[in-house]
Amino acid sequence: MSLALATVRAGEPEIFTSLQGEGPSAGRPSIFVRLSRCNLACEWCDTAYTWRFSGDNRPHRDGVAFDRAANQVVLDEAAVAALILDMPGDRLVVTGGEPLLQGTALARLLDLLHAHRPALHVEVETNGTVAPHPSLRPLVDQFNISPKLAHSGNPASLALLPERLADFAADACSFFKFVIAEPADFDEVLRLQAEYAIPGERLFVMPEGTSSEVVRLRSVWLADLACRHGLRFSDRLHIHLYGDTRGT
Ligand SMILES: C[S@@+](CC[C@H](N)C(=O)[O-])C[C@H]1O[C@@H](n2cnc3c(N)ncnc32)[C@H](O)[C@@H]1O
Ligand SMILES: Nc1nc2[nH]cc(C(=O)O)c2c(=O)[nH]1
Ligand code: SF4
Ligand SMILES: [Mg+2]
Repeated sequence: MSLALATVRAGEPEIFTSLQGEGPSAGRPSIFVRLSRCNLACEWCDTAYTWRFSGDNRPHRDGVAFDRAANQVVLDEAAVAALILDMPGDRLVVTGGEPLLQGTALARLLDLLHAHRPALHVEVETNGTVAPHPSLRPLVDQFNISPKLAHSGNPASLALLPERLADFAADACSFFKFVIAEPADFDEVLRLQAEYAIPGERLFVMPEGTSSEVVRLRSVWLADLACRHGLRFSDRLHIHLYGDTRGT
C-alpha cells in the first residue's frame, strides 16, 4: 500500500513543522503531513495544487485521477513514517487535499508512528464528507471538520452529507470549523448548527483569506458575530506569519 502526498517541490513530500494555525489547537507546535487528492473543488481552496491535476475543476465523488504531476509524490507508509519520526514533537496534523480518501493507508501510517511515539496526538483536517475508515478512527484524537458552505462553489449534495455531519456532530472529538467570506454565510452556519445540534464549544468560524490583510479585515465583523452567537472564532495564524506559502 502507499500514500499519495502533496509536494513542496517536485518529488519532495509536504511534511513540515509549524504552529497549528487554526481551530482548537491553534498555537501548538505540530508536525504536518499533507496528502494529495480531494473529492471537492472549493473555489477558494488555498491548496488547489493537491487536487487540480487534470485542469478539470468540477467536484468529483471519487477524487480526480491520480497522476504523477509535480504536485504529487507516492511513497509507502514506512518511508513517510521515517520522515515524520525524524522530526521532533508529539503532535501530528494530517491534512490535504482530503486525507480521509486514503483512510486505510493513513491508518497503517498512524499505526507505525504510534509504535514509536505512543503519546502522539493526531489531528485530522477533513471536509466532513468521508466517514473515517473503521481501522483509522481509534488512531485519531481529534477531527477538525470543515464542511463547505454554498460560497465554496460545491453543490450541497456533494459537500453537506447529512449522515456524515450527524456522525461528526455526535462525536465529542470532532470540532467544526466553518469558513466564512460574507456575513450571509454565517446564517448558513446557524442553520447547520441547529439542524445537527452542534454545541458552540465545538463550533469555530474562520475568515476566508490567504493574505494577512484580508483575514484581518474579515475577522473584525466575524469576531463580532461569533461573540453575539456564542460561537468560537479561529484565526489563520500561518497566513499572518508566512502568507500563502507551501509547507507552512
Ligand atoms: C486545505 S483544507 C484540507 C483539509 C480538508 N480538505 C478540508 O477542507 O477541511 C484545510 C483547511 O483550510 C481551509 N481553507 C482552505 N482554503 C481556505 C481559504 N482560502 N480561506 C480560509 N480557509 C481555507 C479549509 O476549510 C480547511 O479547514
Ligand atoms: N500552520 C498551518 N496550520 C494549519 N492548520 C490547518 C492547515 C491545513 O492546511 O489543513 C494548516 C496549514 O496549512 N498550516
Ligand atoms: S475540501 Fe479542502 S482540500 Fe478540498 S478543495 Fe475544499 S478546501 Fe481544498
Ligand atoms: Mg492550510
